Amino acid sequence: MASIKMENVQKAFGKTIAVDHLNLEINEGEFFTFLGPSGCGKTTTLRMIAGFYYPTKGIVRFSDKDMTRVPPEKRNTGMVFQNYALFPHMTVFENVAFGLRVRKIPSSELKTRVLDALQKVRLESYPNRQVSQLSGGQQQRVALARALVIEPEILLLDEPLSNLDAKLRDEMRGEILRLQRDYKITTIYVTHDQAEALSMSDRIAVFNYGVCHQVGTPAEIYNQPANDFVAGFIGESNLLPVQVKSVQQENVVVTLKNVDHPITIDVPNHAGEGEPILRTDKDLAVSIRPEAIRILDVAEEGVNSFKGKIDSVQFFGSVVTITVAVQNVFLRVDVLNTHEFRHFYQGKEVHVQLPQKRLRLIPIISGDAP
Ligand SMILES: Nc1ncnc2c1ncn2[C@@H]1O[C@H](COP(=O)(O)OP(=O)(O)OP(=O)(O)O)[C@@H](O)[C@H]1O
Repeated sequence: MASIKMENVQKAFGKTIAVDHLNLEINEGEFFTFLGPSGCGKTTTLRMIAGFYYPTKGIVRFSDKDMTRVPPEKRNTGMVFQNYALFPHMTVFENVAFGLRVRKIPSSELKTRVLDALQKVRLESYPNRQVSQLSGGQQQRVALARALVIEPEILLLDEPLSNLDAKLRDEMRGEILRLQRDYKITTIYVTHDQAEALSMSDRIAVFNYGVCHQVGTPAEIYNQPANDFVAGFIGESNLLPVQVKSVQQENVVVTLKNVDHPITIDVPNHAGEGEPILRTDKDLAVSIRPEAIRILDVAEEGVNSFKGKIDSVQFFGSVVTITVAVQNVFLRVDVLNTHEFRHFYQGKEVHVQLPQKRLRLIPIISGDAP
């Protein structure tokens, strides 16, 4: 097992800056995910860790050792690619044995290690099959066995489940987590699928346009998004552009932009809790998750309670999504499918309550794309 450190790393391809100012620390044994939309720099970062690319600037360390310009074959990392990159004309056994043959492992040890790896990915009955005769899920298991058999210090997985159907993807998520725990291996997982990232990772780094916007546990990323990009990319979020009226030690009072009659919202002040001080001269938004908003028949005493009208009710099975219009602001509210939701219908006058603790005041950076 190794830890990984990236210190002020940049990677440029000609004029394109694929990754910039990247500072990351990944702990030994951690399941760490790079999450972001297509083209945000996830794969480039993974390839700099594998050694397929060298950074233009900055340092990559494994357990404090400078690896920045060490070639891939001297790094002791195992990689699984999106398209598996198996050798189609070889058997399952030979595919898995490949890395051991390159390392000149004696044949009796090689056999034991390959069969052991095949057993770990539950393919012990197929050593002599041609990989072209396997299903997508089975091919993915061969790719995992091939990466793990060399006993790497670091396992790198680049969108490994994107070619599988939804059910198989679910199954393979569990398999990958089980293998990661069995081998106790530092793992980096690249995906653009936020559900995959939230459900599998110890920690997540969220990327956009080559910049890492936030690093945190799944709950931190979901509950305390750093800006409107993170809030919008992970799960659903109501993002309300606001102007700051007053800043107190415990709370910040803001007013909603673009409404006819003033609406004042009271949000917690997170400054001093290890979070950066908000620049109130920048564009800001209040963010709140749809499941955090309460719909009430009558107004409740206290702050952040507003009159509105139900605009639509959408039934999704376990969850019902209700859109409430407060003046010309549309709030998405998710409620569980309990008997309560039947009281909600289009056109009904209601009150919405935004619990203060579930609100966050965050910078709007979406307009800052390069
Ligand atoms: N070999 C290359 N030559 C030139 N530009 C590249 C190269 N590799 C990546 N890029 C550019 O760098 C940026 C980041 O690409 P990267 O593949 O790292 O993104 P990604 O987040 O992994 O996207 P995807 O999920 O689509 O693979 C993109 O703008 C891409 O076009």
